[in-house]
Amino acid sequence: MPDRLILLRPDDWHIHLRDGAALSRTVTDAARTFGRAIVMPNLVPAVRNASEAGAYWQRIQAARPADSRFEPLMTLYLTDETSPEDIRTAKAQGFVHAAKLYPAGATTNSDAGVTRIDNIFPTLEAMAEAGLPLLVHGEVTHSEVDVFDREKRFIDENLVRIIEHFPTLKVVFEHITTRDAVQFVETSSSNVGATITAHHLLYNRNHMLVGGIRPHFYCLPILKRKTHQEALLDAATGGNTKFFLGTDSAPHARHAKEAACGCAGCYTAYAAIELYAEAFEQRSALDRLEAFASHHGADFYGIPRNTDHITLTREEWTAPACMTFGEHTLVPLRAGEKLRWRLLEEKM
Ligand SMILES: NC(=O)N[C@@H](CC(=O)O)C(=O)O
Ligand SMILES: [Zn+2]
Ligand SMILES: [Zn+2]
Repeated sequence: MPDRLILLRPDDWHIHLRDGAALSRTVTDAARTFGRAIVMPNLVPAVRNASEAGAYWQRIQAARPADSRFEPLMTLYLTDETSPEDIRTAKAQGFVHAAKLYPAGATTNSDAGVTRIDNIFPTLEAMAEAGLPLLVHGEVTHSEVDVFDREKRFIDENLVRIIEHFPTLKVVFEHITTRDAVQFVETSSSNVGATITAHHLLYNRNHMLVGGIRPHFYCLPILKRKTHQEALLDAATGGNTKFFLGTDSAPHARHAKEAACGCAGCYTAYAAIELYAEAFEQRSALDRLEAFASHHGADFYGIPRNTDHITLTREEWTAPACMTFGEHTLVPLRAGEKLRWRLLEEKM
């Protein structure tokens, strides 16, 4: 087992940076590791068009540490009203790299999302033509469907149909959590990829529910049983270029998580690559981490890989118990517990 890992600088293909005072926390944490990040558009109000994405891009740029070259890659939030023209305008700007499908009601700030997939078919057509990838939060929202089955049902009811209708559309199945999703991506065309979070690789629903309910493990899609966790580990460490890093780091203030009706989302950006290294080490697959973290995503999106490097050392440290988050407090995943890898200075 190596004690030191030098990796081409990774990118995060799925992150929530939030807005306002939160940006100094989230952007600083992401920029320490990642060259670029696909920035989720689920603000309130949502980022629905090129001009809103441009304004958000500027707020993120302004929150970067002084010497940072971190580059936010912006996305649009699809609604029933998003037009093909919105897509063409966004693509022409250059800083919009994808559009995100949130089924209405599926997750945090998804109320403005799409109510029926058919409503956005003309928009998806325009995305396929423009070469703008579709990012999907893949869960159905029908109240009768068990929360643990919602990803599988989304594949069967929606994803299969989208992919059949638009074979040239690039689709990223975000934060996959099941064996079903892994198999679906593996057997689909090369236009279909998936992001996998560190928390879905490291944890399963027992970690969230046995011995007391732990709100900081609550995210969507919800952690599944161990067999699904194993399938995700197989996928991430297996070398298949369709799977790549997307933290889904999704901060909520402590009071919003530790509540009778707590928000969904785990904060991992402060130690993202360190957590992934742990997961890969469990599978004796540290030699596969660089491709998953730094090659596959850029290649899928068709943008150049980074050229500088980061260094990880095997060195135990303790995660902070809490962090400043605007005027609030944030409890990160692993708060107060040990981490096995530490990020060192960058190497040009
Ligand atoms: N993953 C989560 O549990 N929450 C995300 C939304 C999302 O990615 O679904 C958030 O914005 O808080
Ligand atoms: Zn999501
Ligand atoms: Zn997310």
